[in-house]
Amino acid sequence: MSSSSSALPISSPELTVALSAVLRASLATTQIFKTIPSSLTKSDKSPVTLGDFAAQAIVNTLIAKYFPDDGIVAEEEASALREDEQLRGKVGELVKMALEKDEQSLTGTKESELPSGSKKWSAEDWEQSDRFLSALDRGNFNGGPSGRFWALDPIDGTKGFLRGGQYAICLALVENGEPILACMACPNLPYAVSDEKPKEGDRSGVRGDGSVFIAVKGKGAFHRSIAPPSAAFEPIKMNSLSGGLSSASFCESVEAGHSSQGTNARIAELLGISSPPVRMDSQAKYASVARGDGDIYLRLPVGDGSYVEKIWDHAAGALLCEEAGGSVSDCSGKRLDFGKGRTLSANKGVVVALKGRHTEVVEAVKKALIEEGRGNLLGEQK
Ligand SMILES: Nc1ncnc2c1ncn2[C@@H]1O[C@H](COP(=O)(O)O)[C@@H](OP(=O)(O)O)[C@H]1O
Ligand SMILES: [Mg+2]
Ligand SMILES: [Mg+2]
Ligand SMILES: [Mg+2]
Repeated sequence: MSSSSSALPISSPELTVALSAVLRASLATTQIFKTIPSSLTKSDKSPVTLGDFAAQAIVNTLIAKYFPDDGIVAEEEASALREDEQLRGKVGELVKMALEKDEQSLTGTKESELPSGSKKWSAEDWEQSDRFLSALDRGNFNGGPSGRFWALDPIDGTKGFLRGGQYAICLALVENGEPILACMACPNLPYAVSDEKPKEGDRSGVRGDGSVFIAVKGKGAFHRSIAPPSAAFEPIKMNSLSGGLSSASFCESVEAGHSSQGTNARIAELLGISSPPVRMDSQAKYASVARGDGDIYLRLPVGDGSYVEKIWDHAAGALLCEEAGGSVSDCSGKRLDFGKGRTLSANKGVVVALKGRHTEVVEAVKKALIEEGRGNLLGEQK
């Protein structure tokens, strides 16, 4: 594996920029996490905080600077900030703080190792609300099946972020409908095995350091501690499950409204799994499974399955798991199609398991859904 950059195990300008972007964004979110963040309610009734806005503005600014021709499919947009001067000011301060941070002391990459940017960025420019708001709104790209674009969830697990649980900053580069590069910061997911996860609601954050994950298609998945910047990335692999599927542990969302916990319990029973599910917010679930903290991630639709998953909720996590030896599909076993636009409209639900065990898990998923009278979620394959 080539290693021209001191900080990264894979030489890639896109990865160098992605790591800088998510680590800068996590500077802003960890600062806000310490206090109980206030939130606004979006038109779909879901929450958004100044952390979500700041993280998206930070990441989009860096993508715009280094890859100005790339589209970005990101979750948030700036209209609420255009109407609220006070909130806009607070977000602007966070953006400035994060973008001014010295590169090497944050990522371990020398400034000179970054690709040449389209224009010299100046921190002061981003205090001007127009530029900062337009950076945020660069996330309105529609995606699609051809060419390349970025998928960004500035804070995945906003409900977890508000509750004092897990959350993740998730960035992926998608090419011809498939994620080819992923970078995910999990500021509350301890890097060291010996570090306990903070209790939910503990706003002092993680004991020790959080974790950051990277993956490049065909080149593997890696993690390191978020700090210090000199920390090396180590390869990660899913558990080999030599004890069989019954020894597996599975994880699911904390939010009962985001996936069907009852169906998961039946699937666990069908697979002979007796340990209770590990509930966790955000794509930290994908990251945990990728590095062997858990084995299976189940996200089956609730009710009639009318909710359509968003590409930014899965692009980075799916590549991490695939590069760590996993298979990622919907509940019928079909690969996730990231080329359908901003949503995963061709898929229902998500099932993640070790490659050699995935078919067996999908069979249990199908059986459980059919038993519940929800075989229609399996599409033509039911
Ligand atoms: N009914 C639903 N079914 C599945 N996912 C949902 C949902 N409503 C919201 N979500 C998504 O669930 C994500 C959080 O996942 P999890 O429950 O695993 O922590 C949210 O991401 P955001 O927090 O970025 O908005 C949101 O996009
Ligand atoms: Mg959201
Ligand atoms: Mg999300
Ligand atoms: Mg989000």
